[in-house]
Amino acid sequence: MSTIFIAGQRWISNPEPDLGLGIILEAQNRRVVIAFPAAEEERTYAAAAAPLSRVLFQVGDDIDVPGQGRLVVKEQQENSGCIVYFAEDENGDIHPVPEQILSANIKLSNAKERLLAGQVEHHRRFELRAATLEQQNTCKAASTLGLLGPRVQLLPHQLYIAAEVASRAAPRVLLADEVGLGKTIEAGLIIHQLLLLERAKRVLILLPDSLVHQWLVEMLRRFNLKFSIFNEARCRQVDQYEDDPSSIFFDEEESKEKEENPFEDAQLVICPLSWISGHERRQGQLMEAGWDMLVVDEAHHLHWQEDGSSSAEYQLVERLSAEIPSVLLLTATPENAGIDGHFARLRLLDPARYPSLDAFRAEQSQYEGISELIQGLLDHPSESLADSNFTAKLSELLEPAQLAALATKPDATLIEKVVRDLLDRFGTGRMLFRNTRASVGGFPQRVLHEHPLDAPAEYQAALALVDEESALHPELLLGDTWIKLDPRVAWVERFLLQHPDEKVLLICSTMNTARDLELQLRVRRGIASAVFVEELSLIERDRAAAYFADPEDGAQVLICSEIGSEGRNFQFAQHLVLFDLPLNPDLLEQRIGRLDRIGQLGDVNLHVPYYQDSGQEKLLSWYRDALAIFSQPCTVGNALMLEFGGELLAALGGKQNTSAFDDLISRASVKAEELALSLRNGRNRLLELNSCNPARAAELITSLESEQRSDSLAEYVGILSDQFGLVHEDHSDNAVILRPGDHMITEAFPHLPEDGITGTFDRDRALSREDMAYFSWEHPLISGGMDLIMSSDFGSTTVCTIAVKGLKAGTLLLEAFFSPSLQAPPWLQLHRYLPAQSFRLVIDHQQRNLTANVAHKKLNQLAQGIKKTVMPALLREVRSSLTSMIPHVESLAETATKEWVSTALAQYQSDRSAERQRLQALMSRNPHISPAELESFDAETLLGKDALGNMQLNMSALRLAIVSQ
Ligand SMILES: Nc1ncnc2c1ncn2[C@@H]1O[C@H](COP(=O)(O)OP(=O)(O)OP(=O)(O)O)[C@@H](O)[C@H]1O
Repeated sequence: MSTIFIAGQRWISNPEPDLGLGIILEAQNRRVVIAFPAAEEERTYAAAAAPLSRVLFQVGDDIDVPGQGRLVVKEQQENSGCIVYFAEDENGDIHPVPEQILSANIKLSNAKERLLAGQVEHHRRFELRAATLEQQNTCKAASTLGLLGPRVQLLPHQLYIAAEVASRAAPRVLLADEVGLGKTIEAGLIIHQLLLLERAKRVLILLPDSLVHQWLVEMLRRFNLKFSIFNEARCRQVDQYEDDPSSIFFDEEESKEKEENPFEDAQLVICPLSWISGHERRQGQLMEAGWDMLVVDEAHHLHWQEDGSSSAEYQLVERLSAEIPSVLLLTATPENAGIDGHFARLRLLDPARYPSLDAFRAEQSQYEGISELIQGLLDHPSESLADSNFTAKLSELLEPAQLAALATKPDATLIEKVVRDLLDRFGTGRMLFRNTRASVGGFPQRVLHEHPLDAPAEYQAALALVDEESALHPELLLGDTWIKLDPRVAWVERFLLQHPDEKVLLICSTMNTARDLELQLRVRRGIASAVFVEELSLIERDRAAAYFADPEDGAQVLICSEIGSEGRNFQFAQHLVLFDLPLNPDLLEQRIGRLDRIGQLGDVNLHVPYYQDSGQEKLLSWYRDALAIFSQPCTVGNALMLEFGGELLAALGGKQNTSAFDDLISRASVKAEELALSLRNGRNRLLELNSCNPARAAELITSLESEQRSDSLAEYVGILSDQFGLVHEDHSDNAVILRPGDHMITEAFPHLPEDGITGTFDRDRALSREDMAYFSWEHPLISGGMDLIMSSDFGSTTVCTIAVKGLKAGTLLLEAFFSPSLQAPPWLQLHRYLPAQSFRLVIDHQQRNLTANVAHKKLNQLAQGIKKTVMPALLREVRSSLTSMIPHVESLAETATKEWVSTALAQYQSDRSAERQRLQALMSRNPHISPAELESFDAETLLGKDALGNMQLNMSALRLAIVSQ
């Protein structure tokens, strides 16, 4: 026989089973033409490589015949290569059914049906499916879902926060790590986890203009998350509404028809806050679009006063956060505008918990006492618990049973639990996270370089007419020629010319100063420079920042107005020129934070050119000697300004003699130390304990390192590419190039660009090679490929032969893979309670369970393909054995299901009841937890219990191995 295909036979497409049951139209000249009536499609293949499987029904199978419904096959006869079935209807009448008239709508939905119908695929596909099943179950069961994929260094403080926050049903938190410790990365990790857990689908990020593109790039580059920037131009593309009634073209009816909500056009949206907060109609649309999560960076710009007045930005965020379940606010300087502002932001997150500023102030004063108790428990528990004073204080806070347990056996686990309870209930709360350089460690040195200069006579002359603050800015006093007169300019020129290979960031307070300076350096001195100021468009600003970042042909100096002080990443530079000093210490901290941030590899050199014997020199001394901000981050600056600000201003204006000023500095410095000590012992200590649990963080890192499994992933990607027809080339050690191939079995492959992608399996390499993707099990190309397989029948059945010495020829081995099916939302993370693998069974035709004796890998090694031409006859021969083997594996799986369910339920219930006790304890003492939270916790427990109780093991893949001679 030249071909196995005969016109009239019914076959099904392996890669496109959804086309339904096909009928061979023509089979000659080594070509086969097949029609798929259900899909109204036709395909032509080379007969030898046609991806088709013969569909043969057996006695007892149901068949579907148009006009006659479902019939049961009683007998079949072959006639010139085609089959005629004799099938019984529900009245017991037998009808002859030539296969040509069978319904084209066929769905062989599970592995069992497909194997019995003879729809089998190459054994390599089966192996890929089995590997996919295994990996998916491992990933789903991992407690670190969503943390593996991001291209980030595994930093303990970030991972701890991300895992802790994302474990909450609807997290509402303030991420307030010190400048440059990675709040954007923490937010990205949280967003990524919530998206993977399907706790969030629609995410809205509100940002200052200058950070819009940086976030866009960070989200894509590090998290593979494609956000869209929404501004007026983007909205107008969707919404054609004309909102100017005075226009002669205005037609209200027509305009309304054209109105569409542009924010419904994307799931992941970034919006410049300045634009949206000033646009009422767009705000309405934004509110209506519905979001699962809101993120606001540099949240200290949201202004609020105790009298109820607030900025437009605050009002918008207040409205949004009342509607959106999950909210992340980010700021490095939460007390930028004093404690009121800090309170105002916490109030956005939970108005019930933070009802009044007075109560909030009172609560702050308790922190030191709570911290002392916690310290006592952690540092010397036995001694502390033997002290009656200590236990008396503790008894005011703990349940009697908890205190009794502590007195009896104060072991490490119990102490940890009590400390956590105290932190939750009486500490800074579950809403505020703040890591500091001191707690994280490993940061560079700040090195101050003072550059005293002689003030020009013109400055001295102008001084008499201005206030203290203006006196700090000679550039505003020296007139149009300031650039020539101001000795700081000449100093900057000299410094840049003497250090031609150093990148230098210069920050000054106003846009005009920045522009004048840049012009002077670039045009008059030929220094490669760029300017970063508010009048530039977002794209121009990013262009300037990119020009500065370019290590080869980039600018030597970037000159920024104050908008360059926030959020941007300039840690590749090691010199910061503070052309002037701001009066707000948090602003100065933000400026220094551009260089002093994660990724800074050298010292942070801080240059201050100043006029001798001027207010500038005094301000420098204030920051250097009272706040010590040039050697370490200062967290008490605002408190000092509140107490000494008036005196300082007077001193800057020269209204104090030298010794009075020295006295001010020494009093302020003593106060700074006192405040810092009190914060260290009180609030900061509590925050530190709440913001990172090093043991938990270390566990997370260990899990992530072991879940990376780069070698298995590389192997998996190789097989995936082969089976889907992607071109797969080695790039270098641990890196590959993937491209669409000419013989792909699907039209496109998820997340595979047309011109291909280069990726590495090595996290460190991915961190240093921006041009490569980081391939992890969570990379969308890989997870997309896995979904492609598991959402179809790809590779679900195969038949192969194996030659094994110990087994008799003709022995049949049936290998079955089952995957757990849980009807529950993924955010419940119930897979954590199931074994991290799929359920596998191997039996022989005598129904013996050989699972432990026959390894899956061994079968893979031994498997030999079977020619298509012999497959139908072979399957006919083994069919009766198969029909008894399959129910047997199904019954074994049913028994296993019961065991899985009972183990999972026991663990789930014990975890949930421990968590419930914690919540109840929290509720009984303070309003951190509302009763509604406990109710929703109980509802969630019930949901989880039901879902686990109804868990099923679904047969997902079957391999029949026939032992050959
Ligand atoms: N885990 C990490 N892996 C790699 N790079 C990181 C990591 N964490 C932070 N970075 C880098 O460190 C820099 C600072 O991080 P990020 O911008 O998130 O800090 P931030 O706290 O938001 O800063 P700011 O207070 O200035 O807004 C960025 O360049 C960021 O890409």
